[in-house]
Amino acid sequence: MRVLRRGAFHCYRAFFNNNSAKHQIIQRNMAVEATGIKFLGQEEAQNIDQELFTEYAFSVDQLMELAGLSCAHVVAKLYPKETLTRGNQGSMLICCGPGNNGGDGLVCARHLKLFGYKPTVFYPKPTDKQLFKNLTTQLEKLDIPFLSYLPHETSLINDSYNLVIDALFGFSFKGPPRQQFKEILETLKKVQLPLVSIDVPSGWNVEDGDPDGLQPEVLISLTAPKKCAKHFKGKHHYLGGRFVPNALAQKYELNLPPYPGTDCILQLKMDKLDKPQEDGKD
Ligand SMILES: NC(=O)C1=CN([C@@H]2O[C@H](COP(=O)(O)OP(=O)(O)OC[C@H]3O[C@@H](n4cnc5c(N)ncnc54)[C@H](O)[C@@H]3O)[C@@H](O)[C@H]2O)[C@H](O)CC1
Ligand SMILES: [K+]
Repeated sequence: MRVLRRGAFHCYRAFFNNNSAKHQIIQRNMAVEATGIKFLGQEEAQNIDQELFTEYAFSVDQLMELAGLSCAHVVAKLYPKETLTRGNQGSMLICCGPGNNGGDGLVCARHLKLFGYKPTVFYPKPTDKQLFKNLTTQLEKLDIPFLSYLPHETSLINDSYNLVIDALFGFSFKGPPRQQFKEILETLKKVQLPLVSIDVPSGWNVEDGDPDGLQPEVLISLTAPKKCAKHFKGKHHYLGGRFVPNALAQKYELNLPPYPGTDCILQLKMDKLDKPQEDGKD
């Protein structure tokens, strides 16, 4: 009996912890105001990441899997495959960089393939670590094609795919982009397809953004938005990566809204957000 009572108390407390100050019930398909949510600086994002791996004993594989899966969910929700009629129905290009942001892209490609889409991967600087070799093998076994180069002729990209997923760089990017990626980013800027950026629009300063850089239609912020997300002008901003323990969220005062039900993604409304000053400082 005593055990039961203690259990009930823990459930009660967990409910209030998980629902933060607002105690709001978030329903599926409901966008949530981003006001009050913490926008992370570069160092803070890296510290949280490290703490997840050390203090909270997660492995990179685990978090990458959840991050990539949430990105696949956003894409599937916004772009049903029946509507992607260009080229091969459901075709899309996923550009993956050399770090963990690229790993999220590889995981996302696998899930999208399993969801029935036709992803093609461009992975120009494969990472020499077992995890990334495994992710690459998994994609090859699913017959996902890899591009050996990104055509400069952007009409080839426009005609072959329905959208582009940008998993080149995330919160560890420090500009300016080095030559190989400078060219890739220049090409992507000219592509006339919807662009979905994972965590950070690649090439952007993680805190100040880049008005001349990529302008994604969709941004999927993982864990919590980075400061540059205040400069995002696209149509849809989602939060993904539902793996942050409550105690960590509280320590960093992330003030994240609860995810609806069992969903691993949450749409954020940016309308009422305090936009940064003209000089980019906030
Ligand atoms: N806690 C989470 O939210 C998790 C997020 N994940 C994803 O991981 C990335 C961050 O990964 P990280 O490996 O630290 O860095 P990046 O992928 O951003 O890039 C590092 C990579 O890029 C190279 N690089 C840096 N600057 C430049 C430059 N100017 N030009 C060219 N190349 C550059 C650098 O040398 C490295 O090779 C985060 O954003 C999320 O997407 C995890 O998957 C799960 C946990
Ligand atoms: K990115």
